[in-house]
Order: sequence, then C-alpha cells, then structure tokens
Amino acid sequence: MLERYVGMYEAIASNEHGTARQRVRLEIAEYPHFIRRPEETYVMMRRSCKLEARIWGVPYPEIKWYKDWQPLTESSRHKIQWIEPDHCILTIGDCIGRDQGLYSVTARNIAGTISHSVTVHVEDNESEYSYNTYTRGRQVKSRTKLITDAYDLGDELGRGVTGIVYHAVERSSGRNYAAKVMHGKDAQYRTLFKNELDIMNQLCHKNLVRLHDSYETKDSFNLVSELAGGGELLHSLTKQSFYTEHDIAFYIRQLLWGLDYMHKLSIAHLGITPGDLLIKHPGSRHLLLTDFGLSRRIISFGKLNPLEYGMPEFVSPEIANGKGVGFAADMWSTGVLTYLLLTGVSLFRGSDDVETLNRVKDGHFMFRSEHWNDLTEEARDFISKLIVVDPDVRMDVKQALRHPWLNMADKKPSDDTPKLNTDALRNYYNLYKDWYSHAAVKYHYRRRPLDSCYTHPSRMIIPLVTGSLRSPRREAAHLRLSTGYNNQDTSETAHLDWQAPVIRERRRFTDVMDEEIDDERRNRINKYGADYGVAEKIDDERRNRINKYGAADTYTLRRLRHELGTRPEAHVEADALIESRRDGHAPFFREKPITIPVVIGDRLEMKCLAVGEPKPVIQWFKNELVITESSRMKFREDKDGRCIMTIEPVLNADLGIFKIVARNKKGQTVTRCRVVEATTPMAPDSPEAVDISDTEILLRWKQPSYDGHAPVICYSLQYKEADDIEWITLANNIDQSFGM
Ligand SMILES: Nc1ncnc2c1ncn2[C@@H]1O[C@H](COP(=O)(O)OP(=O)(O)OP(=O)(O)O)[C@@H](O)[C@H]1O
Repeated sequence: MLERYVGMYEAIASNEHGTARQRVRLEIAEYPHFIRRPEETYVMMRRSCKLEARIWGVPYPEIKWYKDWQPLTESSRHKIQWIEPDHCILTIGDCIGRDQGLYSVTARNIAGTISHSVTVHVEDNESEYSYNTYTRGRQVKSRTKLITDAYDLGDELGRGVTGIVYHAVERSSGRNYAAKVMHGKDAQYRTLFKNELDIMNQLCHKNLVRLHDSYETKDSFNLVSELAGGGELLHSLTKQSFYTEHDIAFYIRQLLWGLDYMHKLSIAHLGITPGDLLIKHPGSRHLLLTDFGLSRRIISFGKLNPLEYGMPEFVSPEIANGKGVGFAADMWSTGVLTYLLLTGVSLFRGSDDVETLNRVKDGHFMFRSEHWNDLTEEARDFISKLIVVDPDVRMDVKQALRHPWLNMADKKPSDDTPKLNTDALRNYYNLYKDWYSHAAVKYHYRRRPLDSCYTHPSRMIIPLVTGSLRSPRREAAHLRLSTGYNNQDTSETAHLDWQAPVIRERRRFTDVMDEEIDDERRNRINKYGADYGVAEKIDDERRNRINKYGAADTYTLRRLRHELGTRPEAHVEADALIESRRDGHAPFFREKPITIPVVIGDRLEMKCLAVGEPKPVIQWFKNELVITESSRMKFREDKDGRCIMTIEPVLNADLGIFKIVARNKKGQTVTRCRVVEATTPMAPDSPEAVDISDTEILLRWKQPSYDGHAPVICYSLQYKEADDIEWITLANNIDQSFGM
C-alpha cells in the first residue's frame, strides 16, 4: 500500500436490472502510540484519582483499561472517558484499599497493539501520602541503630566512591527501597553524610530519588531511599540496538526538571555523572536523579566556594580550576552528558585523569564532525549553549527548559528520524564501569580531591592500589585456567601486582560479604601482626600505605593529620607531603599491553610504559624465563620512555602469556599480557531487513560470533539472484548496516 493509493474507491455491480454502488475510503493505518503515558499515582483513601493517557493511531485505536490484568468496565466508582482528539481518562472515585494495584491501558487497531501499566497506591496515612505526592513530607531523622534491625538487605545495586547501594526490603511494610551503606569513622565523613541527609530531606520531586529513612552507627551511615528498579539509564539505553534524539531529549528534559526544582531551592547537585541517572521501573522511561553527596546550598550573594571533588570527565572548568562553583556547574555536566548520550563520546575524556582534567581546565574541545553532523541543528545549539567555559554566559536551567530541542521530547519520531546506534555508548559504558571499578569503595569511604591525580604516578584520582586487587586476582586465576597456563609465581606480591583492568559486575550480596570478610581478616593481621598497632579499621589504601611505608610513616601520617585537621582533603595533603618526603616512588605501569592478536610469521610489537622514581628497569618473561635479545627478539625504548619488544617473525611458540616486571629500589610491579593468534573471523549472520519503504531498505547484521581475536573493521555486502552463481559486490568498507 502506497501513499498514492489513499482515497475513495467505488465498487459497482451491474446486471440487466440495474446498478449497485458501494463506496469505501482507503487510508494507510498508523501504529498506535502514546503521546502521553499514564503515571504512577498515589491517592488518599476515600478520595478519587485520575489516570490519564494521550494515544494516537490510524484508524483511531480501541482503548481498554485493565486492573491487575482484568478488564475494567464502568461502574459507580470507575468512570472511563474519551475526550477528542486523543485524551483517555480513567477516574476512580472514593478509593478503597482494593483499588490499589497495577492498571494498564491498551490501544489496538489493525496496525498493532500497545499497552502501558502503572501502579496506583492507596494510602491511609496522610503524611506518607503527602510525601509520595511530592509535597514536602516529614523530615527523616537518623536513627542510631543498625539498618538490619528494620530492613533485609539483598542484592548489590551499585557502588560509588562513598558507598555501596543494596536492594532493601522494609520488614514492617514489605516495601522495596535502595539502601546506601557508607563506612567511615572520622568526623569529616559524618559531616559529609549529614550534608547528604540534609539535602535529601529537602527534596521532593518526581525526578529526584526520594529519601525514606536513615541510620547511623559510630562507623557507618545508611540512607534508605526510593528504589530505582530500572537501574542505570546507560544500562537500559545500551540494551537496545538503537534509539533516537527524541528519546534523549525526553530523558534530558526530566533531568532538567529535577535540576530546576533543586536550583529553585538554591541547591546545586554538583556531581552529575551518568551513574546518577536512574530509571524508576524496569522498562519505563521515568528518569530519577540520585547521589546528592556533593550537593550544596548556593547563596546568591557573596563569594562562591570552590569544590574539590567530582568525576573528571563531567566536572565544569570552574571546578577543575578551583574557582567558585554555582548552579552553572550542573548545566555544564548536563551539556557533556547530552553529547555523550547522543554520540557515545565523552568530550573531555583523556587517557588518564590528569589528561582529562587538563582538557576540562582548558575548556576547549572540538565537536567531531562525524558525530556532530548526525545531530539536528537544535541539538547542536542546545549543547553548544551548555558547554560554555564562562559560567555567566552558560545557559541556565530555565533557558535550557525553553530550548526548542526539548520539544522533540513530545514528538513521535518520524520514519526518516535517524536511528542512533548504541555501539559507541556501550563501549563508553564499559570504560565508565572500568573507571568506577577502580574508584568505587571496597569498604570505606574513598572520595579523593580532583587534584590528587597530579600527585600520584598513576595520574588517576583513585589509583588502583596494590593490595586492593581481589577481583583481578580472580581474573588472573581465570586467565590461568582458560589458557592452561600454570603460573609459577605464587607469591603474594605477584598476584597483588596484577593490574589488568577490571570491570566490576553487579554481584550478589553474599559475594560482597565474602570479600569484606577477607578485608577484615587482613585488617586484623595488620593490626596485631605489626608492632605499630593500628587501633582502628583501616581501608585498603591506608593498609597499603602502612605496608609500604612502615611504622614510622604511620606515625608521621597521624601527626600530620593531627596538625592539619580532619578535613578529607587534609588526608590527601598529608599523603602528598609524605610522598614528597620519601625519595622516590615504587614503579607503576601507566601503559601496558593486555591481549595482542598476531598473525604467525608477521611482526609483533609489545609496548609498556612504567614510571617510578628512580626510573624502573624492565624485564620481559615468557614461561617464567627471562627473554634475552636474539635475532628474532629485540628491545628498544622510544622518546617517551616506553619499552618496546619486537618479535619477527612470530612463531607458534610465541603465543601465550608474557610477563613484564618493572623494578626500582622502591619496589616492583608486574603485569601480564596474552598473545593470541589472529585468524579470519567467522561470517556474520545473514542481513536482516529492519526498515523497508517502497523505495528504500535498511539491512542490518550481527557481528560474527568469532572475530578471529581482532575487532572486525568493516564489512562487504554482496548479493546474487536466486539462480545465479556469481555474487555481485554492492558495497565495501561498510559498517554493520547498509541502506539501499
Ligand atoms: N535509589 C537507587 N536505586 C537503584 N540503584 C541505585 C540507587 N541509588 C544508587 N544506585 C546505584 O548505586 C550506584 C552508586 O550510588 P551513588 O552514586 O549514590 O553512590 P556514591 O558513592 O555517592 O557515588 P559517586 O561515586 O557517584 O559519588 C549508582 O551509580 C547506581 O547504579
């Protein structure tokens, strides 16, 4: 059916007695879609509530309402209305407990069916009700008992630099929540926790995670908040194979609604990262902003204070440059996030935190044309008015909400709306998780000032510290098993020095507990085994420092702490001071090879960059034997100090695990890499037609299940007619889809 066939048709039947005519109008059907979906609703007992939806489709769809999957019909308390042109309303009057449940609306026409479900909560408690309907509720006060007295803690939902978030079920009500568990004994942690509690207590908005309860003991703080059951936005976006600019505008508008509410209360979020954008329910598009750990009240008169913390990629230039910080910092982060969501590219990300921060400080960036050209004019304008170095010139939240790009959020994408492939965003998400796997808490609070990356040879704010490497040890074991390679080097330092990147998976609660028990044990050994007697729980990094520097330095550290006070940044200053007094640094791999595919007979080049003071000496090992120079194997160093080993020609015997050791008088570090044979990839699946019009067709295919140990660079597309033998090449050097 083509557009040109739309119109009136007439059928004529004639016989010798006369003629009969029947007219019919032919139209192209349009799949039903929601212009506005009904929203989760809280209603007070004995009052009435409305669920409203706006639905469109051609022919106009038949609308049905259901309660807990049972069809609803009109009754004295249930009224179903339809108001032209597209407004569908279900009114429940005089609500009683039985009305609580899952309500669904479905729309069906000849083109297809859609449905959407939401929960209606009937509250009998006035304060719960007003709290849940986004007016200011009761103030949550911290209880001084264990959270586990009132909640059952389940799966780990995520971790950040300050705490671990678990799924929690309130025993008294059976309701689900998220509990952020933070450990830290010092007074400054208490101050930071109180700040987060205080800020959350003031927030009541549908796009901000709401606080429910709070607990504290002498060394732990717990915030129980609304559960975002749909997980992180990046997770839900990257599960799809594509999305459109309309989707991103829809999410960004919700983020701006949340920020607008905060800014009106004179509160700036100041720590927005992709991990703080959560989805309320699995499968829904309701965005929630969380993590108010860095939020602060901004006083509009007087001098703005600097902020020393954040995730480098998303902090604004005024934060990176140590200048006064206000609401505009949130707008910068929103701009960087919008660009990331639309292109999969994090604009300021460098190879390490130092490079990232330098780029942000500089504030200049290039919009890469290959991404930029794919975006609409409005999207480009929106981003370029947010990523502006001068905070006074940057668009504020009100202006951003009025920007024409956000009108897209309400529009349905048309057939020619470009589909944004999620591959780049998926790759970024893995890098993001990788950064967090280093930075996230193991047990204790770990926030570090941005500047600390300049004082550590790893050039990272939270370096991967020796001694905290439980997961990599698992990886090493996995590598040993999967390659059949039996590592002879079983000493503690050998596996503690393993520094391959780790991507932390969501783990079950019990796994986490096991690891913490491990930590506790190591703490005890340090506490009683060493003669300096540390009388408190110590986190991974401190333990590492104690092991590394010895007792004298622990005393120095304590004294310095005493002198400098107990602000969190004072700890880092103290660390930096101690570092500068020590003459030298143990080696640290700033660049290292991981897995290298190679063709037998070709040339192989392996590079690593180890830093340390004095400059470390590098040794390469294969099967625990030191590799020496030969006619096939050569070593050299480039101008930046990278150590490069070349093998030419590569033989079968060269495949396997290589070990690289960097040593200086302060210590040693080890990394391993794997050389695998690069072979031809398997064929991809047959192309699938994902979009077909009368003149165009879009073919898409999956990656081959085996890539021959090297990423597939491009594809060719060939076709032949059914009886032909010859394949004809349509296109070479193409991506995973092709439009003809
Ligand atoms: N209410 C919630 N529901 C579901 N998951 C959540 C919730 N709150 C947090 N999470 C998950 O836990 C992770 C860490 O939470 P959060 O950002 O609050 O911790 P943090 O230690 O303050 O982190 P940051 O490093 O960003 O300061 C989030 O990225 C998210 O994946």
